[in-house]
Amino acid sequence: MVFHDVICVDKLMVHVNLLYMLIQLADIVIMYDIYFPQDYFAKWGEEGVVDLKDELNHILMLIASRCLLGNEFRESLHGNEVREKPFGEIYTLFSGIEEGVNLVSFMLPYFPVPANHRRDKARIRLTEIVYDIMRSRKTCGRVEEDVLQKLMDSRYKDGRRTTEAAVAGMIIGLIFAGKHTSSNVSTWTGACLLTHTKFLDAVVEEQREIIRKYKDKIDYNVLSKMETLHSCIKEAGRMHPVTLGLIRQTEKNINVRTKEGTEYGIPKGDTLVNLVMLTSKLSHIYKDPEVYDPYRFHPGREEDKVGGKFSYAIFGGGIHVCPGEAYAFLQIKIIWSHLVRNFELKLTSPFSKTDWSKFVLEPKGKVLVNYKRRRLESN
Ligand code: HEM
Repeated sequence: MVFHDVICVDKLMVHVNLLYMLIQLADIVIMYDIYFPQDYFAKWGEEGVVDLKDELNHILMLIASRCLLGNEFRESLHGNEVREKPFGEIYTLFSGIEEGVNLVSFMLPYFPVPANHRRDKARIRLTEIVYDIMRSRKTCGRVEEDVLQKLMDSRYKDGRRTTEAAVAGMIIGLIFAGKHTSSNVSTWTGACLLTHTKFLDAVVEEQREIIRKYKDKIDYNVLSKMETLHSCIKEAGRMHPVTLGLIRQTEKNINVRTKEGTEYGIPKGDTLVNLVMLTSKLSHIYKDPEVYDPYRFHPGREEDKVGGKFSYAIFGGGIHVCPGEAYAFLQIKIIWSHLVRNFELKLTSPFSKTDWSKFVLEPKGKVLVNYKRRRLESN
């Protein structure tokens, strides 16, 4: 029971279905979760201090649980005592999986250390929970609108139905792939915005403009108008990629030419690594790469296109490119548009360093933010 089981179950199947499923997810996110930040942040007081990293992790778990796993999960996470016992068993189980997928366990997945043990136990228990939900849906003939249901109803190309084990593996893999990455990029977005007032002001101004045109309405169309916020998220991802590197094996001999014109060959079977945290800071692609500058993606500059289609590889590239990119932007935009409309925020802890010990890179330590309620008006 290792890493591979956790995230690599039936990739082919994931690819056949995921793209169209994640497109449908946009609707689900909007139907159920547009209103969700309101519920969640209603629990914050008039003013106070929170650990943004922790809060965003929680809210993204709730969104993932509703959109991917469905109502049954969401309800069990929500419970009656949301603040006191926020996420109960399922949240703890997913944390167990995340903590058990670190650099050591990547190299030594079977090594008998507590993190690996907790990860494997969590995976077994989560699988049982997913099985119970699938069986209860089948027994009662209940059909829900979520990714779990789509996977349950899917068939392979040759007509075979998906097995319970494959569905459970894929759903756990999806949450693993999507929740933690989105919560880290959301946290970095906040840390970057709150330390760069010029861009925070631009995001606030954009929200005012949107409120003027669309009032409180939020739908796919309104979210797609949030271009400044989109670029701020994209730039936070470039500055603080969640992945160390992308690994590929060459299927044939290839020749590569450097920008200086030197050519060299790479033999078939070699393993190549794109170190995203380096390639996203190349100065011949990104002007002043260490500077947080979301406008670098705007028309007229479009620096992410300068070095070809893999210049911006925060979501990977090629056949294994992240299928959740659009969904990730949707949920992060929903959260941050709600935050800037309803709160004045100030970062009170020093800007976090990256925690390099994690498999999915994240801000190290707490990200403390002081908040005060406000109601953003259009003028
Ligand atoms: C800001 C958030 C996210 C970031 C930065 C991110 C980043 C990545 C990266 C770097 C890869 C590897 C791509 C490659 O090897 O070329 C990947 C793969 C993947 N991501 Fe995401 N991701 C995010 C959100 C999501 C979400 C929300 C989902 C689904 C709900 C998701 C599902 C997946 C899956 C299934 C894969 C494996 C694709 C494959 O190997 O074929 N991701 N992601």
